[in-house]
Amino acid sequence: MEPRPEIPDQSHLPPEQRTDLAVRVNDLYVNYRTSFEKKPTLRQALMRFGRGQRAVREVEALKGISFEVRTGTSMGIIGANGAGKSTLMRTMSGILSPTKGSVEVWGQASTLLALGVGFNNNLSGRENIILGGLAAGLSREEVEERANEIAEWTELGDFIDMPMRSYSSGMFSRVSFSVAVHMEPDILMIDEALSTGDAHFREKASAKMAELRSKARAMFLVSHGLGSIKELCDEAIWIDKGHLKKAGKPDEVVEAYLDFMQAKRSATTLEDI
Ligand SMILES: Nc1ncnc2c1ncn2[C@@H]1O[C@H](COP(=O)(O)OP(=O)(O)OP(=O)(O)O)[C@@H](O)[C@H]1O
Repeated sequence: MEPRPEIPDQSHLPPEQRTDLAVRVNDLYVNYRTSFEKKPTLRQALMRFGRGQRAVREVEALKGISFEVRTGTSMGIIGANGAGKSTLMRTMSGILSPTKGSVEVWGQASTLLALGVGFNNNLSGRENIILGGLAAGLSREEVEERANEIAEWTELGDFIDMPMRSYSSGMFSRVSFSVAVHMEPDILMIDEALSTGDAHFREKASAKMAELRSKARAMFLVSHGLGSIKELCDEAIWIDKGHLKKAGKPDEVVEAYLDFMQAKRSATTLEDI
């Protein structure tokens, strides 16, 4: 990993006087409200009532998360499926609002997180690149300027002008990832699910992430591949069922997470006996 210029430690200063912060998350709670049926009928409502279920279920995805990210940091986010990692990224990028608590972000954050958010399957890869660029806040001129480069980076050849419904999931990720990494946001947020593809593409994606990491004010990487967290990040947080379980150096956080998962697996096996 390339050394970064030293930034003086300002953690002793009150937050409003600090100039070294890229992101500050304070006592963050995010709830989702989900209804069971899209259009509930009287029959469904009565059946639900009979089962003692409520029409709307509230999911507490994040429960009191607090951390600070200093300028120049690459922060890895780890945790099991459903732990709250994507919810945290979506809230930091402004797609979701906090139910309680606050998120402050200094600079523009990239918002293309999940695979092909906002892509239209009936349009070609190239058309979706233009839409993606506009959705990420680029001007028409900027999008036109970059569209060819973004399209070429995908290495999809003639497929780039075919409707995206004809793409494999790997081809789909190539377009999403290419759009996301060419937006040059101050705060870069990458869901590593985006870089799933063949070995060649994974390698290319990881080189691009390393390059962007050195330019962005801060980078967040959500990953189930703990190796890339250790390789690309200089700090990490572990989220478990919406709680911040541990924050620190990637090695320590990954080790604690693995120990926890191992212990959980053994406990399950013993219970099973
Ligand atoms: N749109 C939604 N509506 C309702 N509940 C949701 C929604 N999105 C996520 N959740 C719930 O919020 C919790 C956190 O989900 P989130 O997607 O943030 O987890 P994650 O750590 O990113 O998981 P994964 O590793 O599987 O991607 C889960 O319980 C999930 O079921």
